[in-house]
Amino acid sequence: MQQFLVTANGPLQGEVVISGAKNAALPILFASLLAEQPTTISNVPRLKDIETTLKLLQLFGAKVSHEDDVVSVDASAISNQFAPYELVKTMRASILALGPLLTRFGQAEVSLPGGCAIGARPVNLHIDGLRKMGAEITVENGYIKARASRLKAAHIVMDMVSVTGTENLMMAAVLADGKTIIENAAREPEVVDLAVYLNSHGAKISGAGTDTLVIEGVPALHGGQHKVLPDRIETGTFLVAAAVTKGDIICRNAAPADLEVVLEKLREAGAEVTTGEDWIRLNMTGRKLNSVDVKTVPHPGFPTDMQAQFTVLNVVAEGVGMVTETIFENRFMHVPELQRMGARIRLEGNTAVCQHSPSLTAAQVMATDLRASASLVIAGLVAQGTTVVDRIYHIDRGYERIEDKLQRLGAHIERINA
Ligand SMILES: CC(=O)N[C@H]1[C@@H](OP(=O)(O)OP(=O)(O)OC[C@H]2O[C@@H](n3ccc(=O)[nH]c3=O)[C@H](O)[C@@H]2O)O[C@H](CO)[C@@H](O)[C@@H]1O
Ligand SMILES: C=C(OP(=O)(O)O)C(=O)O
Repeated sequence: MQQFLVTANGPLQGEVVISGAKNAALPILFASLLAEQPTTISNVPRLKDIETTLKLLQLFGAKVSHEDDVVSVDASAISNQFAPYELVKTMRASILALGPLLTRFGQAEVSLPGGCAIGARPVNLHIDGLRKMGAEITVENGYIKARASRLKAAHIVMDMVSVTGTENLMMAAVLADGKTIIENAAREPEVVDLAVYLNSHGAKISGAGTDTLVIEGVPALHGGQHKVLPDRIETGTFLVAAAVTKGDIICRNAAPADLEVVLEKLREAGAEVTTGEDWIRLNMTGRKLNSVDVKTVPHPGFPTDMQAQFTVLNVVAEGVGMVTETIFENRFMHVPELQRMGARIRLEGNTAVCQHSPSLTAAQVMATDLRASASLVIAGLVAQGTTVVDRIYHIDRGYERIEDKLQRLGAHIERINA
Protein backbone atom coordinates (compact mmCIF):
# COMPACT_ATOMS: atom_id res chain seq x y z
CA MET A 1 0.00 0.00 0.00
CA GLN A 2 1.41 3.38 -0.98
CA GLN A 3 1.28 6.59 1.05
CA PHE A 4 2.17 10.23 0.59
CA LEU A 5 4.36 12.02 3.09
CA VAL A 6 3.65 15.75 2.90
CA THR A 7 5.60 18.43 4.80
CA ALA A 8 4.98 22.16 4.63
CA ASN A 9 7.64 23.99 2.65
CA GLY A 10 6.30 27.51 2.17
CA PRO A 11 4.56 29.00 -0.86
CA LEU A 12 4.10 26.98 -4.06
CA GLN A 13 5.87 28.74 -6.89
CA GLY A 14 6.40 28.10 -10.59
CA GLU A 15 4.50 26.52 -13.44
CA VAL A 16 2.43 23.37 -13.69
CA VAL A 17 1.23 21.72 -16.89
CA ILE A 18 -2.40 20.61 -16.66
CA SER A 19 -3.33 17.18 -18.04
CA GLY A 20 -6.34 16.24 -20.13
CA ALA A 21 -9.61 15.88 -18.21
CA LYS A 22 -10.31 12.48 -16.69
CA ASN A 23 -14.06 13.06 -16.89
CA ALA A 24 -13.86 13.87 -20.62
CA ALA A 25 -11.27 11.25 -21.61
CA LEU A 26 -13.29 8.42 -20.02
CA PRO A 27 -16.60 8.98 -21.88
CA ILE A 28 -14.69 9.63 -25.10
CA LEU A 29 -12.82 6.33 -24.77
CA PHE A 30 -16.16 4.55 -24.33
CA ALA A 31 -17.54 6.50 -27.29
CA SER A 32 -14.73 5.04 -29.42
CA LEU A 33 -16.76 1.79 -29.29
CA LEU A 34 -19.27 3.46 -31.59
CA ALA A 35 -16.84 4.02 -34.47
CA GLU A 36 -16.36 1.41 -37.16
CA GLN A 37 -12.92 2.74 -38.02
CA PRO A 38 -9.88 3.62 -35.89
CA THR A 39 -9.94 6.73 -33.76
CA THR A 40 -7.03 8.59 -32.15
CA ILE A 41 -7.45 10.52 -28.93
CA SER A 42 -4.73 12.83 -27.59
CA ASN A 43 -4.19 14.68 -24.29
CA VAL A 44 -5.34 11.55 -22.46
CA PRO A 45 -4.17 11.70 -18.82
CA ARG A 46 -2.13 8.78 -17.39
CA LEU A 47 -4.51 7.64 -14.67
CA LYS A 48 -5.66 4.42 -13.08
CA ASP A 49 -9.21 4.94 -14.43
CA ILE A 50 -7.83 5.30 -17.96
CA GLU A 51 -5.86 2.03 -17.61
CA THR A 52 -9.00 0.27 -16.39
CA THR A 53 -11.01 1.64 -19.31
CA LEU A 54 -8.42 0.51 -21.84
CA LYS A 55 -8.48 -2.98 -20.29
CA LEU A 56 -12.26 -3.02 -20.67
CA LEU A 57 -12.07 -1.91 -24.31
CA GLN A 58 -9.56 -4.70 -24.99
CA LEU A 59 -11.80 -7.19 -23.26
CA PHE A 60 -14.60 -6.19 -25.64
CA GLY A 61 -12.22 -7.00 -28.52
CA ALA A 62 -11.00 -3.50 -29.43
CA LYS A 63 -7.38 -3.04 -30.52
CA VAL A 64 -5.82 -0.41 -28.29
CA SER A 65 -2.46 1.34 -28.32
CA HIS A 66 -1.30 3.88 -25.76
CA GLU A 67 1.83 5.96 -26.09
CA ASP A 68 2.47 9.05 -23.95
CA ASP A 69 -0.82 10.96 -23.98
CA VAL A 70 -2.16 9.42 -27.20
CA VAL A 71 -4.57 6.49 -27.32
CA SER A 72 -5.67 4.79 -30.53
CA VAL A 73 -8.69 2.52 -30.53
CA ASP A 74 -9.83 0.27 -33.33
CA ALA A 75 -13.30 -1.00 -32.44
CA SER A 76 -14.03 -2.49 -35.87
CA ALA A 77 -14.09 -6.07 -34.54
CA ILE A 78 -15.81 -6.07 -31.15
CA SER A 79 -16.35 -9.65 -30.03
CA ASN A 80 -18.23 -9.36 -26.76
CA GLN A 81 -20.34 -6.87 -24.83
CA PHE A 82 -19.72 -8.01 -21.25
CA ALA A 83 -18.19 -5.68 -18.62
CA PRO A 84 -17.29 -7.76 -15.55
CA TYR A 85 -17.50 -6.64 -11.93
CA GLU A 86 -13.75 -7.10 -11.36
CA LEU A 87 -12.93 -4.24 -13.75
CA VAL A 88 -16.02 -2.13 -13.26
CA LYS A 89 -15.99 -2.05 -9.45
CA THR A 90 -13.27 0.57 -9.16
CA MET A 91 -14.66 3.01 -11.64
CA ARG A 92 -17.89 4.93 -11.92
CA ALA A 93 -17.44 5.76 -15.59
CA SER A 94 -17.63 2.10 -16.59
CA ILE A 95 -21.41 2.52 -16.78
CA LEU A 96 -20.62 4.44 -19.98
CA ALA A 97 -19.99 1.13 -21.77
CA LEU A 98 -23.75 0.49 -21.66
CA GLY A 99 -25.05 3.05 -24.17
CA PRO A 100 -22.43 2.52 -26.90
CA LEU A 101 -22.47 -1.32 -26.74
CA LEU A 102 -26.25 -1.50 -26.72
CA THR A 103 -26.82 0.94 -29.56
CA ARG A 104 -24.15 -0.51 -31.87
CA PHE A 105 -24.45 -4.23 -31.10
CA GLY A 106 -28.00 -4.59 -29.77
CA GLN A 107 -26.88 -6.03 -26.43
CA ALA A 108 -24.79 -5.23 -23.38
CA GLU A 109 -24.18 -6.70 -19.95
CA VAL A 110 -22.48 -4.28 -17.60
CA SER A 111 -21.84 -4.65 -13.88
CA LEU A 112 -23.30 -1.93 -11.69
CA PRO A 113 -20.45 0.57 -11.30
CA GLY A 114 -18.19 1.52 -8.40
CA GLY A 115 -16.24 4.79 -8.24
CA CYS A 116 -16.04 7.30 -5.43
CA ALA A 117 -18.23 6.27 -2.49
CA ILE A 118 -19.73 9.74 -2.13
CA GLY A 119 -23.37 8.71 -2.11
CA ALA A 120 -25.71 6.00 -3.36
CA ARG A 121 -25.16 7.03 -7.00
CA PRO A 122 -27.99 5.07 -8.63
CA VAL A 123 -28.15 4.66 -12.43
CA ASN A 124 -31.94 4.74 -12.79
CA LEU A 125 -31.82 7.71 -15.19
CA HIS A 126 -29.51 5.80 -17.54
CA ILE A 127 -31.79 2.75 -17.47
CA ASP A 128 -35.06 4.70 -17.77
CA GLY A 129 -33.74 6.67 -20.75
CA LEU A 130 -32.57 3.54 -22.58
CA ARG A 131 -35.92 1.86 -21.89
CA LYS A 132 -37.63 4.88 -23.41
CA MET A 133 -35.53 4.24 -26.50
CA GLY A 134 -36.97 0.73 -26.68
CA ALA A 135 -34.36 -1.31 -24.79
CA GLU A 136 -35.36 -4.30 -22.67
CA ILE A 137 -33.39 -4.04 -19.46
CA THR A 138 -33.14 -6.20 -16.37
CA VAL A 139 -30.94 -5.70 -13.33
CA GLU A 140 -29.96 -9.03 -11.78
CA ASN A 141 -27.12 -10.12 -9.51
CA GLY A 142 -25.41 -6.76 -9.79
CA TYR A 143 -25.49 -6.70 -13.59
CA ILE A 144 -27.47 -4.55 -16.02
CA LYS A 145 -28.55 -6.69 -18.98
CA ALA A 146 -29.84 -4.73 -21.96
CA ARG A 147 -31.16 -5.74 -25.38
CA ALA A 148 -32.66 -3.94 -28.37
CA SER A 149 -32.59 -4.81 -32.06
CA ARG A 150 -32.19 -1.11 -32.87
CA LEU A 151 -32.78 1.72 -30.44
CA LYS A 152 -35.53 4.16 -31.39
CA ALA A 153 -35.33 7.93 -30.92
CA ALA A 154 -37.23 9.29 -27.91
CA HIS A 155 -38.11 12.51 -26.14
CA ILE A 156 -36.42 12.19 -22.75
CA VAL A 157 -36.87 14.66 -19.91
CA MET A 158 -34.33 13.82 -17.24
CA ASP A 159 -35.62 14.00 -13.65
CA MET A 160 -32.26 15.25 -12.37
CA VAL A 161 -29.18 16.68 -14.03
CA SER A 162 -26.80 13.75 -14.46
CA VAL A 163 -23.44 14.03 -16.17
CA THR A 164 -22.80 10.39 -17.08
CA GLY A 165 -26.57 9.86 -17.51
CA THR A 166 -26.63 12.55 -20.22
CA GLU A 167 -23.46 11.11 -21.78
CA ASN A 168 -24.79 7.53 -21.90
CA LEU A 169 -28.09 8.55 -23.48
CA MET A 170 -26.39 10.90 -25.94
CA MET A 171 -24.08 8.09 -27.09
CA ALA A 172 -26.99 5.66 -27.39
CA ALA A 173 -29.02 8.20 -29.40
CA VAL A 174 -26.20 8.75 -31.91
CA LEU A 175 -26.97 5.43 -33.66
CA ALA A 176 -30.69 5.28 -32.83
CA ASP A 177 -33.41 5.47 -35.45
CA GLY A 178 -34.71 9.07 -35.62
CA LYS A 179 -34.33 12.32 -33.67
CA THR A 180 -33.83 12.08 -29.90
CA ILE A 181 -34.37 15.07 -27.64
CA ILE A 182 -32.83 15.10 -24.16
CA GLU A 183 -34.17 17.82 -21.86
CA ASN A 184 -32.64 18.85 -18.54
CA ALA A 185 -29.32 17.62 -19.93
CA ALA A 186 -26.04 18.23 -18.09
CA ARG A 187 -24.10 21.23 -19.41
CA GLU A 188 -20.65 20.31 -18.09
CA PRO A 189 -17.68 21.07 -20.40
CA GLU A 190 -16.92 17.33 -20.46
CA VAL A 191 -20.38 16.65 -21.97
CA VAL A 192 -19.61 19.26 -24.62
CA ASP A 193 -16.21 17.67 -25.34
CA LEU A 194 -17.90 14.30 -25.83
CA ALA A 195 -20.38 15.85 -28.27
CA VAL A 196 -17.51 17.48 -30.18
CA TYR A 197 -15.78 14.08 -30.38
CA LEU A 198 -18.94 12.35 -31.59
CA ASN A 199 -19.75 15.03 -34.18
CA SER A 200 -16.20 14.87 -35.56
CA HIS A 201 -16.82 11.13 -36.13
CA GLY A 202 -20.09 11.62 -38.01
CA ALA A 203 -22.70 12.11 -35.28
CA LYS A 204 -25.35 14.84 -35.53
CA ILE A 205 -25.70 16.42 -32.10
CA SER A 206 -26.75 20.00 -31.47
CA GLY A 207 -27.33 21.92 -28.25
CA ALA A 208 -24.30 20.63 -26.31
CA GLY A 209 -23.60 23.05 -23.47
CA THR A 210 -27.30 23.91 -23.14
CA ASP A 211 -29.92 21.93 -21.24
CA THR A 212 -31.52 20.55 -24.42
CA LEU A 213 -29.70 18.14 -26.71
CA VAL A 214 -31.03 17.19 -30.11
CA ILE A 215 -29.49 14.07 -31.62
CA GLU A 216 -30.28 13.00 -35.15
CA GLY A 217 -29.48 9.27 -35.38
CA VAL A 218 -26.99 8.15 -38.06
CA PRO A 219 -26.34 4.60 -39.34
CA ALA A 220 -22.65 4.50 -38.34
CA LEU A 221 -19.71 6.54 -37.05
CA HIS A 222 -16.42 6.75 -38.90
CA GLY A 223 -12.86 7.16 -37.58
CA GLY A 224 -11.16 10.42 -36.65
CA GLN A 225 -9.07 12.33 -34.16
CA HIS A 226 -9.73 14.35 -31.05
CA LYS A 227 -7.82 16.24 -28.37
CA VAL A 228 -9.29 15.99 -24.87
CA LEU A 229 -9.99 19.28 -23.11
CA PRO A 230 -7.89 20.32 -20.06
CA ASP A 231 -8.85 19.05 -16.61
CA ARG A 232 -10.64 21.90 -14.87
CA ILE A 233 -10.71 20.06 -11.54
CA GLU A 234 -6.97 19.32 -11.58
CA THR A 235 -6.45 23.00 -12.42
CA GLY A 236 -8.68 24.14 -9.57
CA THR A 237 -6.92 21.80 -7.15
CA PHE A 238 -3.48 23.33 -7.93
CA LEU A 239 -4.92 26.84 -7.67
CA VAL A 240 -6.33 26.14 -4.21
CA ALA A 241 -2.99 24.60 -3.15
CA ALA A 242 -1.26 27.80 -4.29
CA ALA A 243 -3.81 29.98 -2.49
CA VAL A 244 -3.49 28.26 0.89
CA THR A 245 0.34 28.27 0.76
CA LYS A 246 0.33 31.96 -0.27
CA GLY A 247 2.06 30.99 -3.48
CA ASP A 248 2.32 32.28 -7.01
CA ILE A 249 1.76 29.71 -9.77
CA ILE A 250 0.83 29.52 -13.42
CA CYS A 251 -1.25 26.61 -14.74
CA ARG A 252 -0.38 25.95 -18.40
CA ASN A 253 -2.60 24.06 -20.92
CA ALA A 254 -5.61 25.13 -18.87
CA ALA A 255 -9.11 26.22 -19.93
CA PRO A 256 -10.01 29.33 -17.87
CA ALA A 257 -13.47 29.62 -19.46
CA ASP A 258 -14.49 26.26 -17.96
CA LEU A 259 -13.55 27.37 -14.45
CA GLU A 260 -15.18 30.79 -14.18
CA VAL A 261 -17.09 30.30 -10.95
CA VAL A 262 -14.07 28.74 -9.21
CA LEU A 263 -11.80 31.59 -10.33
CA GLU A 264 -14.38 34.09 -9.07
CA LYS A 265 -14.43 32.37 -5.65
CA LEU A 266 -10.62 32.45 -5.52
CA ARG A 267 -10.69 36.19 -6.25
CA GLU A 268 -13.33 36.64 -3.54
CA ALA A 269 -10.97 34.77 -1.20
CA GLY A 270 -8.34 37.43 -1.87
CA ALA A 271 -6.23 35.90 -4.65
CA GLU A 272 -5.02 37.82 -7.66
CA VAL A 273 -6.13 35.68 -10.60
CA THR A 274 -5.19 36.50 -14.18
CA THR A 275 -5.89 34.45 -17.27
CA GLY A 276 -4.86 34.09 -20.90
CA GLU A 277 -6.30 31.84 -23.56
CA ASP A 278 -4.78 28.66 -22.09
CA TRP A 279 -3.20 29.70 -18.81
CA ILE A 280 -4.21 30.85 -15.35
CA ARG A 281 -1.96 32.63 -12.85
CA LEU A 282 -2.83 32.78 -9.16
CA ASN A 283 -0.78 35.09 -6.99
CA MET A 284 -1.35 35.13 -3.24
CA THR A 285 1.98 36.67 -2.23
CA GLY A 286 1.51 39.04 0.70
CA ARG A 287 -2.28 38.85 0.43
CA LYS A 288 -4.82 37.87 3.08
CA LEU A 289 -6.84 34.69 2.51
CA ASN A 290 -10.51 35.17 3.38
CA SER A 291 -13.13 32.47 3.75
CA VAL A 292 -15.81 32.12 1.08
CA ASP A 293 -19.23 30.47 1.00
CA VAL A 294 -19.71 27.87 -1.70
CA LYS A 295 -22.69 25.76 -2.71
CA THR A 296 -22.27 22.92 -5.19
CA VAL A 297 -24.63 22.82 -8.16
CA PRO A 298 -24.49 21.47 -11.71
CA HIS A 299 -22.43 23.40 -14.26
CA PRO A 300 -22.12 26.35 -14.75
CA GLY A 301 -22.39 26.56 -10.93
CA PHE A 302 -19.74 25.63 -8.39
CA PRO A 303 -18.54 22.04 -9.05
CA THR A 304 -18.96 19.37 -6.40
CA ASP A 305 -15.54 18.03 -7.45
CA MET A 306 -13.97 21.23 -6.00
CA GLN A 307 -15.86 21.12 -2.71
CA ALA A 308 -13.29 19.27 -0.57
CA GLN A 309 -10.47 21.56 -1.74
CA PHE A 310 -12.48 24.67 -0.79
CA THR A 311 -13.22 23.13 2.61
CA VAL A 312 -9.47 23.23 3.31
CA LEU A 313 -9.20 26.72 1.89
CA ASN A 314 -11.84 27.87 4.36
CA VAL A 315 -10.09 26.24 7.29
CA VAL A 316 -6.85 28.07 6.48
CA ALA A 317 -8.60 31.37 5.64
CA GLU A 318 -9.67 34.08 8.07
CA GLY A 319 -13.35 34.05 9.03
CA VAL A 320 -16.09 31.44 8.73
CA GLY A 321 -16.93 29.82 5.40
CA MET A 322 -19.99 27.72 4.65
CA VAL A 323 -19.53 24.82 2.23
CA THR A 324 -22.86 23.37 1.12
CA GLU A 325 -23.04 20.13 -0.85
CA THR A 326 -26.24 19.64 -2.85
CA ILE A 327 -25.20 16.99 -5.40
CA PHE A 328 -24.03 14.00 -3.34
CA GLU A 329 -25.39 12.96 0.05
CA ASN A 330 -22.12 11.60 1.46
CA ARG A 331 -19.37 13.89 0.26
CA PHE A 332 -17.90 15.13 3.53
CA MET A 333 -15.67 12.18 4.33
CA HIS A 334 -12.64 14.47 4.30
CA VAL A 335 -14.10 16.38 7.26
CA PRO A 336 -13.27 13.89 10.05
CA GLU A 337 -9.79 13.46 8.59
CA LEU A 338 -9.25 17.22 8.48
CA GLN A 339 -10.57 17.48 12.04
CA ARG A 340 -7.80 15.07 13.08
CA MET A 341 -5.38 17.68 11.75
CA GLY A 342 -6.94 20.37 13.93
CA ALA A 343 -9.44 21.77 11.43
CA ARG A 344 -12.38 23.48 13.10
CA ILE A 345 -15.28 22.25 11.00
CA ARG A 346 -18.85 21.61 12.14
CA LEU A 347 -21.22 19.60 9.99
CA GLU A 348 -24.78 20.90 9.94
CA GLY A 349 -26.82 18.74 7.55
CA ASN A 350 -25.35 19.23 4.11
CA THR A 351 -23.26 22.23 5.16
CA ALA A 352 -19.75 22.23 6.56
CA VAL A 353 -19.24 25.31 8.70
CA CYS A 354 -15.50 25.94 8.42
CA GLN A 355 -13.77 28.18 10.95
CA HIS A 356 -10.31 29.62 10.67
CA SER A 357 -8.07 27.02 12.34
CA PRO A 358 -4.88 28.85 13.37
CA SER A 359 -2.53 25.88 13.17
CA LEU A 360 -3.17 22.66 11.36
CA THR A 361 -0.99 19.85 12.66
CA ALA A 362 0.22 16.81 10.78
CA ALA A 363 -1.50 13.48 11.37
CA GLN A 364 -1.88 10.11 9.70
CA VAL A 365 -5.00 10.53 7.59
CA MET A 366 -6.91 8.28 5.25
CA ALA A 367 -7.95 9.13 1.72
CA THR A 368 -11.56 8.05 1.26
CA ASP A 369 -12.27 9.25 -2.26
CA LEU A 370 -10.60 11.14 -5.05
CA ARG A 371 -11.19 14.79 -4.18
CA ALA A 372 -11.15 14.10 -0.43
CA SER A 373 -7.61 12.77 -0.89
CA ALA A 374 -6.62 15.91 -2.79
CA SER A 375 -7.90 18.02 0.10
CA LEU A 376 -5.77 16.05 2.58
CA VAL A 377 -2.65 16.62 0.47
CA ILE A 378 -3.45 20.37 0.35
CA ALA A 379 -3.89 20.44 4.13
CA GLY A 380 -0.52 18.66 4.47
CA LEU A 381 1.13 21.49 2.51
CA VAL A 382 0.38 23.92 5.36
CA ALA A 383 0.25 21.69 8.45
CA GLN A 384 3.02 21.61 11.05
CA GLY A 385 4.95 18.35 10.77
CA THR A 386 4.75 15.53 8.26
CA THR A 387 1.27 14.42 7.20
CA VAL A 388 0.90 10.80 6.13
CA VAL A 389 -1.88 10.24 3.59
CA ASP A 390 -2.97 6.59 3.35
CA ARG A 391 -4.86 4.83 0.53
CA ILE A 392 -3.57 7.12 -2.17
CA TYR A 393 -4.84 4.79 -4.86
CA HIS A 394 -7.90 7.05 -4.71
CA ILE A 395 -5.84 10.04 -5.79
CA ASP A 396 -4.17 8.04 -8.58
CA ARG A 397 -7.61 7.48 -10.11
CA GLY A 398 -7.84 11.13 -11.02
CA TYR A 399 -4.52 13.01 -10.71
CA GLU A 400 -1.60 12.36 -13.03
CA ARG A 401 1.70 12.25 -11.07
CA ILE A 402 0.41 14.75 -8.53
CA GLU A 403 3.54 14.40 -6.42
CA ASP A 404 5.86 15.22 -9.37
CA LYS A 405 3.79 18.26 -10.29
CA LEU A 406 3.71 19.51 -6.69
CA GLN A 407 7.44 18.88 -6.23
CA ARG A 408 8.16 21.05 -9.25
CA LEU A 409 6.23 23.83 -7.52
CA GLY A 410 8.48 23.44 -4.46
CA ALA A 411 6.32 21.18 -2.30
CA HIS A 412 7.80 18.49 -0.08
CA ILE A 413 5.79 15.43 -0.99
CA GLU A 414 7.02 11.89 -1.34
CA ARG A 415 5.36 8.62 -2.39
CA ILE A 416 6.42 5.69 -0.25
CA ASN A 417 5.57 1.99 -0.09
CA ALA A 418 4.27 1.41 3.41
C1 LIG B 1 -16.96 10.11 -14.44
C2 LIG B 1 -17.62 11.40 -14.17
O1 LIG B 1 -17.89 12.18 -15.07
N1 LIG B 1 -17.90 11.67 -12.87
C3 LIG B 1 -18.51 12.93 -12.52
C4 LIG B 1 -20.00 12.82 -12.73
O2 LIG B 1 -20.46 11.73 -11.95
P1 LIG B 1 -21.91 11.13 -12.21
O3 LIG B 1 -22.24 11.26 -13.65
O4 LIG B 1 -21.92 9.80 -11.58
O5 LIG B 1 -22.80 12.13 -11.39
P2 LIG B 1 -24.29 12.56 -11.76
O6 LIG B 1 -24.23 13.88 -12.44
O7 LIG B 1 -24.95 11.44 -12.48
O8 LIG B 1 -24.94 12.69 -10.32
C5 LIG B 1 -25.67 13.82 -9.90
C6 LIG B 1 -26.73 13.39 -8.92
O9 LIG B 1 -27.73 12.65 -9.62
C7 LIG B 1 -27.98 11.43 -8.96
N2 LIG B 1 -28.34 10.43 -9.97
C8 LIG B 1 -27.54 10.25 -11.06
C9 LIG B 1 -27.85 9.32 -12.02
C10 LIG B 1 -29.01 8.55 -11.86
O10 LIG B 1 -29.35 7.68 -12.68
N3 LIG B 1 -29.79 8.75 -10.77
C11 LIG B 1 -29.49 9.68 -9.80
O11 LIG B 1 -30.21 9.83 -8.83
C12 LIG B 1 -26.66 11.10 -8.25
O12 LIG B 1 -26.83 10.19 -7.19
C13 LIG B 1 -26.23 12.48 -7.79
O13 LIG B 1 -26.90 12.81 -6.59
O14 LIG B 1 -20.63 14.02 -12.36
C14 LIG B 1 -20.48 14.35 -10.97
C15 LIG B 1 -21.27 15.61 -10.71
O15 LIG B 1 -20.72 16.69 -11.37
C16 LIG B 1 -19.00 14.50 -10.64
O16 LIG B 1 -18.84 14.64 -9.25
C17 LIG B 1 -18.20 13.27 -11.09
O17 LIG B 1 -16.81 13.55 -10.99
C1 LIG C 1 -16.37 11.72 -8.22
C2 LIG C 1 -15.39 11.68 -9.11
O1 LIG C 1 -15.10 10.63 -9.89
P1 LIG C 1 -16.01 9.37 -10.28
O2 LIG C 1 -17.30 9.90 -10.80
O3 LIG C 1 -15.20 8.73 -11.37
O4 LIG C 1 -16.15 8.54 -9.06
C3 LIG C 1 -14.48 12.84 -9.32
O5 LIG C 1 -13.85 12.90 -10.41
O6 LIG C 1 -14.36 13.68 -8.42
